[in-house]
Amino acid sequence: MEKIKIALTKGRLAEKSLKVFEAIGINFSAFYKDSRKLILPSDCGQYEMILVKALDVATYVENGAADIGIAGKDTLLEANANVFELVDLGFGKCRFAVAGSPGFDIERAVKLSVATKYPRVATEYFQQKGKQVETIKLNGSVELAPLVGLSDVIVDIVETGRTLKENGLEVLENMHSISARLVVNKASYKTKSETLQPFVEGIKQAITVSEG
Ligand SMILES: Nc1ncnc2c1ncn2[C@@H]1O[C@H](COP(=O)(O)OP(=O)(O)OP(=O)(O)O)[C@@H](O)[C@H]1O
Ligand SMILES: O=P(O)(O)OC[C@H]1O[C@H](OP(=O)(O)OP(=O)(O)O)[C@H](O)[C@@H]1O
Repeated sequence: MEKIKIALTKGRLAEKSLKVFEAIGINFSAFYKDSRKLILPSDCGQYEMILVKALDVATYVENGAADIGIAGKDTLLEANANVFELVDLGFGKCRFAVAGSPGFDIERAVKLSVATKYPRVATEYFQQKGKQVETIKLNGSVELAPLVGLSDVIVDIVETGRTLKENGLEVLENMHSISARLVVNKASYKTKSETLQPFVEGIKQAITVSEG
């Protein structure tokens, strides 16, 4: 029996990821929300779930420390990891946006400063527009930066828009849309194809059924 390691996050994507696995008969009844355990076996014993930070899923999968992972497209773009991105899971939907004070004119700023958790994504976005920017890496509460003069604008995730609204900011430009993706280590996909190919096909079908 080929052992398969799955990297997941404890955060927003966990519950729906577990539902997807349940739909193809893989259950992790040892998992509960407040547990501090980082490695959990599946009930059948063939799978093992490892719990990592959202931005680290791609790193574990790229290096083969996990065979499979579920991660937001935001983190995959930022990590630029060399993995197979095989299924758009259709949940965890949100988008990247440039945001700032209402009416802020991005074009007029000579050297735009951009606070973000995603410096690679922000730099590439503005580079493609031929705009030079200085990125300031933050780890959370990104909306604060333009309010206290740390940056001109932010590049961040917008879901409902509530955080921007409650802080008097608005979307200045919409960027990519984001959703959760199933990623697979390139070597594992070949060496463990007997298990991984049906696994991926099963997930694709489960997604189609739940969408239909
Ligand atoms: N409103 C949202 N804010 C942030 N991420 C969201 C939102 N809606 C969906 N997502 C997706 O959920 C993923 C995981 O989010 P989660 O909150 O678990 O991670 P995180 O905030 O980066 O982690 P942590 O809070 O542990 O630092 C994101 O990478 C993104 O793809
Ligand atoms: O459009 P909304 O529905 O308001 O969601 C977007 C907010 O949620 C995320 O923050 P998170 O809750 O992860 O907090 P942090 O980045 O400050 O850790 C994101 O960075 C935005 O701040």
